[in-house]
Amino acid sequence: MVTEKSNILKVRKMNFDLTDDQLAFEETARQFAQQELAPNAAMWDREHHFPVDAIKKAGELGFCGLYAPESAGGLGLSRLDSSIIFEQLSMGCTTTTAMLTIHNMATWMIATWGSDDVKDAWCEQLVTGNKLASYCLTEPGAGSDAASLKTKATKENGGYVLNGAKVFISGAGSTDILVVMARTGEDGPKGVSAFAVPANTDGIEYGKAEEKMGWNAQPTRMITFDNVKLDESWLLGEEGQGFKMAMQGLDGGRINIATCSVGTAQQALNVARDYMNEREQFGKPIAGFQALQFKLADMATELVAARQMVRMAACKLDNNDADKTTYCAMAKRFATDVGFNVCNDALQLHGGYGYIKEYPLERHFRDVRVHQILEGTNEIMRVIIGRRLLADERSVL
Ligand SMILES: CC(C)(COP(=O)(O)OP(=O)(O)OC[C@H]1O[C@@H](n2cnc3c(N)ncnc32)[C@H](O)[C@@H]1OP(=O)(O)O)[C@@H](O)C(=O)NCCC(=O)NCCSC(=O)C1=CCCCC1
Repeated sequence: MVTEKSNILKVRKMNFDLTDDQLAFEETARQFAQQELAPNAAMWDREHHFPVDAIKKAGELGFCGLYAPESAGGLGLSRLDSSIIFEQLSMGCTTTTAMLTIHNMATWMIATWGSDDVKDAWCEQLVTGNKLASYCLTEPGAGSDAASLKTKATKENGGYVLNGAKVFISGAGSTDILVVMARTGEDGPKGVSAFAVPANTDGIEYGKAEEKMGWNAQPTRMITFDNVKLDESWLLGEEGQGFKMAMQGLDGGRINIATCSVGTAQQALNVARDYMNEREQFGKPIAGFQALQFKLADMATELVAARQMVRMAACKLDNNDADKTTYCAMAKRFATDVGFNVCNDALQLHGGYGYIKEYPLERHFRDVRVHQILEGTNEIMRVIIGRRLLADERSVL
């Protein structure tokens, strides 16, 4: 009996240790973040500067094509490996890392579904960070209800003509290629196709840079398409598959954004812990007050849970498990909420200093807030989880 039980335990043992390769990736990313991102993050935020040079340097380390396949020049890493790297990078600068994740998502879509012509023309430039990519799904009238998008690609002269508008596009005006979801057929998801469109094609216009609460180190603009002529070869995959491609891209994107929340929260927690040891009130460091110890304890506990959930979802995606979308939505919902709460608590632990710009807390707070909204609001994450749970309860049990 004893032997049987111990065998069961052995089979079920889970190992959460990182491999030697993962530890090496993590250390490379940590050094890059601390040397190239962290010293500049506050200035980039203040000056609304999009640090293209830093992104190119990240590209030299392979960070612009982390999970793009090796056949396209990418590192071909797993989503778990990529998440470990993005977490370290976001400890240096949330916004630059978020832009890197978006670029990785769009690059992966082009490398996975692009025609040979498109891949030959773009992949090498994208994985090295010499060229950057934006992801264009949201429209003025199609946010959460993405399948109602109206931007239209009409077949003409062996190609397509694109008309419509996209909003809230990260990097727009500064990136080189746009992954655009547009309608080529019937209403609803089945009529949507995806295209890789060079950003300087005639007929594309960029709106003003939106004034945002955070994410100031990357521009966000509206894009309008006025009779933009698309080459047939710019179609990704097959006509009518664009919605599914967009959603598959976002499964990974949601883990990435969740990771950016975890990394930022870890950074905020580190700063708060140091501050608690330094700051004295009532004759002793505030670290000595149990009420604040409890707050820090809760922050750390939630953060560890969020990190593990993100890594579990990344493994589900790597294994192509049937319930991967559910787990990606759960990880995005949970980790971005935890990220916001931890940054808010870290700010609170700093008292008045947390509220002034000389300290980094208010920037972390502003930057992670949007993670609860973009790449699908956390309410839509609940819709995805709930629907899938009800359709097949085995998917998460
Ligand atoms: C979940 C959702 C509300 C779903 O909608 P519906 O009910 O219309 O569609 P439904 O009936 O669920 O599905 C249609 C087909 O599609 C397949 N599929 C769905 N998910 C997936 C998936 N994950 N993988 C593969 N296939 C998928 C589905 O099976 C169905 O196909 P079938 O009929 O079975 O052949 C969807 O619209 C969504 O998610 N909104 C949030 C948008 C949203 O997230 N923006 C974010 C915009 S981007 C953004 O915010 C950024 C910010 C910063 C920069 C980067 C981008």
